[in-house]
Amino acid sequence: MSAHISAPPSSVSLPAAIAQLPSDWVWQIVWFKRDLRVVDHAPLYHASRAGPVLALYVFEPSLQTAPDYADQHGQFAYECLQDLQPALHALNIPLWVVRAEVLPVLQTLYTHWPQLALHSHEETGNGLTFERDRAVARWCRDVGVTWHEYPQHGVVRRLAAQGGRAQWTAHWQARMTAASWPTPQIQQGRAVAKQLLLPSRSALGLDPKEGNPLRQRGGREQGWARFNAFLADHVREYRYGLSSPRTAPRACSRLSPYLAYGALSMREVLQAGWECQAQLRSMPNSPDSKARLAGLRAFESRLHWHCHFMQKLESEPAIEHRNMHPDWVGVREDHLRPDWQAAWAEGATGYPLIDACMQMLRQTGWLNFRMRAMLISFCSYQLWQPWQAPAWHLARCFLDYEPGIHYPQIQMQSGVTGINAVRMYNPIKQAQDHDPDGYFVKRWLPVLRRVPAPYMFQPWLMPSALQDKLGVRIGRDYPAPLVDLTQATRLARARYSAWREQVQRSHSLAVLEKHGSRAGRWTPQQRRPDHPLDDAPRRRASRASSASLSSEQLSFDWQEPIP
Ligand SMILES: Cc1cc2nc3c(=O)[nH]c(=O)nc-3n(C[C@H](O)[C@H](O)[C@H](O)COP(=O)(O)OP(=O)(O)OC[C@H]3O[C@@H](n4cnc5c(N)ncnc54)[C@H](O)[C@@H]3O)c2cc1C
Repeated sequence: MSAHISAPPSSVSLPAAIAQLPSDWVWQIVWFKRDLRVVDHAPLYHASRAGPVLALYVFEPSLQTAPDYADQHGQFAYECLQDLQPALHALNIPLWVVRAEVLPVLQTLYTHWPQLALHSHEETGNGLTFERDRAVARWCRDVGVTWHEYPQHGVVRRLAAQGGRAQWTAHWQARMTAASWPTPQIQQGRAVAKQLLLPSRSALGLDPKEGNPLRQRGGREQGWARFNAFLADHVREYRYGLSSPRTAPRACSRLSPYLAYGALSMREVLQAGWECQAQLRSMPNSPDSKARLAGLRAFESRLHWHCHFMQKLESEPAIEHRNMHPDWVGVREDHLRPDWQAAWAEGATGYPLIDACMQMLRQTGWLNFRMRAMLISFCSYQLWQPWQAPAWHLARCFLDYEPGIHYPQIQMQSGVTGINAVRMYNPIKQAQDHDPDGYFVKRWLPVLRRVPAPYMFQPWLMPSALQDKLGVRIGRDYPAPLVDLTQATRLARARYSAWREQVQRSHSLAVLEKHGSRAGRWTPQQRRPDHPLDDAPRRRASRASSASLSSEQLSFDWQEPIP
């Protein structure tokens, strides 16, 4: 911990301004989490109708020390709170921001106001917030506090009891088309706390010097400014600009951190998008209005994906750590290469597009979807690494880290869901397609600025004399490739096919075990693809891969399922 960041307090005491509030009133505590706004906020609306409101936001040390947390997450939340506090104050609602664990904070409030009620949004967070919420629920039951939880966006809690996945889209549509929750009336006639000041960044466990100018700033105002610019202008570039890391920073909405921290509600974003679509439809049909409409429709489908993916983690929290499909447990675990993982995380793989993307991500906290997918795909396939530690690295790098999107996406791009097509990206081809003149690579890897175009995406091919002439020696000034792409891709494909064949056969084995004849039985150990007694799967996979893998195909991404 930096010398400027204070240690968490061992006990929680109520600020004097709160302690002075009447203790015989039935206080409604609105616990803000990833919903940092006053607009379209169900807990705030309902709480304000039930009694005097105290707003609460807790920086939790247990979350701040978790492997998926980075300082930029706390900084962004802090900036959102800087917007939220005056918005609440305008409604006469005091906001208490404190650094502590949630249970002691609630206990302190309860000791002061035993009649209190608690309101919050449901949260689809990581395992720690899940466990914390369970502990809060237990505590509420034990002491007799009512905790009102309200849905946020389209994630449906206890979906199985509400029609399951088949009914999910109907739930989503009903929620998104419903009217937003009204902003509460000013709390007239109720005692108002003196304006509670936001504690300093360091008192909340944040780096006081963090001033990264390249990451997006938090706050509702910033979120709306970005959204308005998108609707008025950038959306026309959306469909054709979202794949390239060069054009995507401008063409994409860049709303993800504002949605992740709830500075904007999903419903208000969707409804504003629909309104904009209606306006465009009523205008004369022009190429511009057509491009904007197409962009808005594509954007709308992404907002649907947001909740669709989050529902996966909500319904199965274990997928934060464990492969979605049990068949794929163990597929890469025996191949751990911490040195490769470190090189990948540092942006030192020797593949310029991978390294440039990692640099951009580390410096800005954002990267477009295709490049995120390529980063994890390269780590999972060409480096054949398990996804868990790389997922934490990316979580720390993503300003918009949203566990409910992150883990299902990581698993999908790593090929361990058992239900999605396998996508293996070729970073050289991606660079040729999406950064043909190398502008992006040079922007983020200045060391390669003098490398001529033919070598830009494969600088290790530069003749030695040219390397000397340019002063860019591969292995000294820029890393040599960690793996040979062609071989690594071929190996990944063979390993993937062999594993799949093996698990399919072990399914047959399980059936055989249960129902089949006992004559001539093989043990499951013999079925391991690396078992010396059984290299048939490997032979078949290698035959299949050499038959179907021409060098021409290797220059393409595999977007199709492995045959
Ligand atoms: C490995 C991997 C990890 C990811 N982790 C996250 C994450 O932690 N947080 C996060 O918000 N997004 C994540 N995404 C999805 C996506 O890359 C980002 O949402 C998007 O790049 C954010 O930029 P934007 O707001 O400009 O998106 P836009 O393209 O403008 O889309 C608008 C919104 O739709 C949602 N969205 C867009 N694409 C997707 C998608 N593929 N899946 C689900 N929702 C989507 C986001 O909320 C986004 O803000 C991940 C993707 C991959 C491949």
